[in-house]
Amino acid sequence: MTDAEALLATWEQKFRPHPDGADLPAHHNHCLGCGPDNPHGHRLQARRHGDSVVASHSFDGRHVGAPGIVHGGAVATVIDDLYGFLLYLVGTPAVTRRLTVDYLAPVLIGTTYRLEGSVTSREGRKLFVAASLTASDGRSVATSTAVFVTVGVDHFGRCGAPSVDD
Ligand SMILES: CCCCCCCC/C=C\CCCCCCCC(=O)SCCNC(=O)CCNC(=O)[C@H](O)C(C)(C)COP(=O)(O)OP(=O)(O)OC[C@H]1O[C@@H](n2cnc3c(N)ncnc32)[C@H](O)[C@@H]1OP(=O)(O)O
Repeated sequence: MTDAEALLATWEQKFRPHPDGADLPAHHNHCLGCGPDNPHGHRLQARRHGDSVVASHSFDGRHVGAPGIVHGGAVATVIDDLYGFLLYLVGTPAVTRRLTVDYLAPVLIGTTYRLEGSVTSREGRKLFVAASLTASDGRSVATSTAVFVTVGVDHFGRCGAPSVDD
């Protein structure tokens, strides 16, 4: 089996139906959002919650922007990756075409937030998704919408998928 075939086999497993409440597998070991082996990564852990995905997450000192406050790009990264877990529920690979984030309040380093994402509609290849980041007191600190476009697995082969774990 080639490296590409081995990688494809792991993804095929991940796009199988996951029971409600199940922890969802990382996209791959070095994924910036969720890979357990990426030293710069966020190690996001998401689970299925009905037709949504949810995660409990805190940012650390690697993700600081203004002192004590999480860099907005780091927040966007984690939200984008959360959407990547929704794709397991949808059952098809897709990539981010547009991502918007409304930063409603500072996201603080070392504070745990709840993330929730869901698909709001689907039109042909386009998946319209939305997410929120909520503090423990229920305040919404960020909201997001995005458009993902479904792609075939050949998209990742063309982009060098076999070397993602290098
Ligand atoms: C051997 C290996 C096998 C691997 C298997 C892998 C499975 C793993 C799957 C998942 C892992 C998840 C990991 C999650 C991580 C987080 C997510 C990311 O970081 S993704 C990376 C960042 N994003 C990109 O790199 C995209 C770069 N862009 C592109 O590649 C192209 O632009 C692409 C594929 C998105 C679309 O290109 P076109 O040429 O195929 O399609 P066009 O015609 O441009 O658009 C398609 C439709 O979307 C609409 N559209 C385009 N932009 C829109 C917008 N802003 N709003 C609304 N609609 C829009 C268009 O009007 C069109 O609609 P109409 O088909 O005509 O109805």
